[in-house]
Amino acid sequence: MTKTTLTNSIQTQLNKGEKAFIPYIMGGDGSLTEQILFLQEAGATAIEVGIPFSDPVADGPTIQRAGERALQNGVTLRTILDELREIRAEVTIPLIIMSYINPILSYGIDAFAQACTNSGVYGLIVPDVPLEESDMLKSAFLETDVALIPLVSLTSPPDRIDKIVTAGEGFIYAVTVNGITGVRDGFDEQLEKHLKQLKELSPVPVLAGFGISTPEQVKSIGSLADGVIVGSSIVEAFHQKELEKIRELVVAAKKRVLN
Ligand SMILES: O=P(O)(O)OC[C@@H](O)[C@@H](O)c1c[nH]c2ccccc12
Repeated sequence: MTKTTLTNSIQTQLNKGEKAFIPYIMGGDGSLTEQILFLQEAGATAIEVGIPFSDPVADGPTIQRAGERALQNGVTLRTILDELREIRAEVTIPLIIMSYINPILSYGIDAFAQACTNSGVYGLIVPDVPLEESDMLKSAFLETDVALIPLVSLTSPPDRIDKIVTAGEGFIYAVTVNGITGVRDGFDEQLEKHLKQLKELSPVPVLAGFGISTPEQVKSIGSLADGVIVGSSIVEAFHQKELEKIRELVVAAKKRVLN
């Protein structure tokens, strides 16, 4: 299998002179179907769907609370995959699943790989499985078009970055901060250099995520990468029903970069 569907969608966006924009939503915090169709219509390149989990170590308070609400609604990996399968015919952009490894192990890795394929999932992010331990996932997804998207942190040493980037599928998720998800005021001054280096090394697009919440940040961080991922502020805007805010973020990514 080629695992190029997700990369191609991002590339198509870049070829238009626009940046890729991937919003993150928490599956089951509000209507998953409505949120996906809204984001697709607003112009998202792809959508990252989070699976609620009781011990979300990489997540800040906004996404933690969203996860608690989803768990209270009785949402699981299974109900999310079922819902995605039901709306598959209406969804024209790639979906990405972001899950900690536990829910995947209880589902069964091979069954999960099959369900992803049936549900229009073209990418997977598992933040608590490092490269060294990813063989199990790799073999289960070998025969699928689901890209295993690696996270690269600001503090990864160069030889590790090399390995991660070389094995990267879909896109490289460049984590812009040291710490957990959530909105931030500013970014490390090393970020520009870091993203530039990643772009030089990577055969697939490099998208930046963590701490990006305003249209200005979408533009400024977006200009250093191939696109951005925005989570907490999207999750909160859906929760508060501030849909216009979400549209503004997508528009900011799609403004042509002149020069
Ligand atoms: O919320 P932020 O700071 O905008 O960051 C994106 C993030 O929410 C999303 O990609 C994500 C949510 N949970 C994660 C866990 C690990 C890696 C990434 C994620």
